[in-house]
Amino acid sequence: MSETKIPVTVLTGFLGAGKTTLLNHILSAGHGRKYAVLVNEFGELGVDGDLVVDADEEVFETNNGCICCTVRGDLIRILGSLLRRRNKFDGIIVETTGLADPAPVAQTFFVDDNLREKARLDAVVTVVDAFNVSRTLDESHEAVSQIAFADVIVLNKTDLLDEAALEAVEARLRGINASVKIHRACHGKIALENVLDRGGFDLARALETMPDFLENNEHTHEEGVTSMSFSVSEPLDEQRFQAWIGALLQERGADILRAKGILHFAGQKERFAFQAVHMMADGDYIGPARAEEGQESRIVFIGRDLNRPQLRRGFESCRA
Ligand SMILES: Nc1nc2c(ncn2[C@@H]2O[C@H](COP(=O)(O)OP(=O)(O)OP(=O)(O)O)[C@@H](O)[C@H]2O)c(=O)[nH]1
Repeated sequence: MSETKIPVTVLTGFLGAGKTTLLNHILSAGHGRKYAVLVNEFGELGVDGDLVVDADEEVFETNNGCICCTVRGDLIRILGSLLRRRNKFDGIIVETTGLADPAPVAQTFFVDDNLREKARLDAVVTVVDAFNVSRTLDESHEAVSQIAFADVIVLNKTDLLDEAALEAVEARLRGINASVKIHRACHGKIALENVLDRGGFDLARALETMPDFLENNEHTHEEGVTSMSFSVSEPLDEQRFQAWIGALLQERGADILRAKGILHFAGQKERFAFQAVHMMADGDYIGPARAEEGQESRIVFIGRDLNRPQLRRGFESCRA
């Protein structure tokens, strides 16, 4: 019976760990299989949908909150409609926001009758930012839960640490989840058989980690982490933007867990995808805008003690 069920991979991992990078690696690989993708983000303005490569996969974006809190709504509804067209693809990948606790997401596949009948949770794959994970685990219980519930860990950003530091990180991860498979990766590059078609989420282990896993349980979120999004409809001055964001991350990077934006710079035909995780920023041109977008630039910040008027003024002052 289980062969006829659609495998679902839940891709989780803290803010900026490299989930979308891994997702793009999966979607760009020549495996000849077709995946439907559900991207959930924590923020008012969607950005992640633009960051996912333009494969012929179907990408659904939900951005009205955290997936672990809206599972009963959006996740069930979108997966339900996907499953009605199940002959169109070979699998489903759900990318959760970095702040999601994967337990209630995984739970959904066991407690919702329709999903239980037609889909099977193949694996919870947790992407870990090797560089930031120690601080993240100290500060966030969602991050601990993401490790505890993983069937597979992709230890990403290994380019930023030496061997001894990587071994220390692996030891800490095994302290939380002794049986998990850990695969090291750089920019999400990993053999796909390590993350897809794993053959089954380990329900027994989940119940060990969390005995009330199959019961409806309330969960709380890390205090004080909020998301703020801003948009401007005129093009930005690239140098002004770089100067502003550079100074901002320098000063507030400890509290800015994540920033990302789709930006239009004056004089550039292509949009710029800006990314930052704490103080470390990068970006890339990602191709021309869609007609309906015009010249709009959007930016999202996720962090603690964010000052909305100050961020808005700063972003608006980057207009060309
Ligand atoms: N140095 C380094 N940077 C990486 C690596 N993988 C991803 N990045 C960068 O890390 C940033 C975040 O990557 P994403 O894939 O967007 O992370 P994410 O987990 O999807 O982020 P959220 O969905 O916002 O939580 C981007 O700037 C990437 O270019 C890596 O292996 N090494």
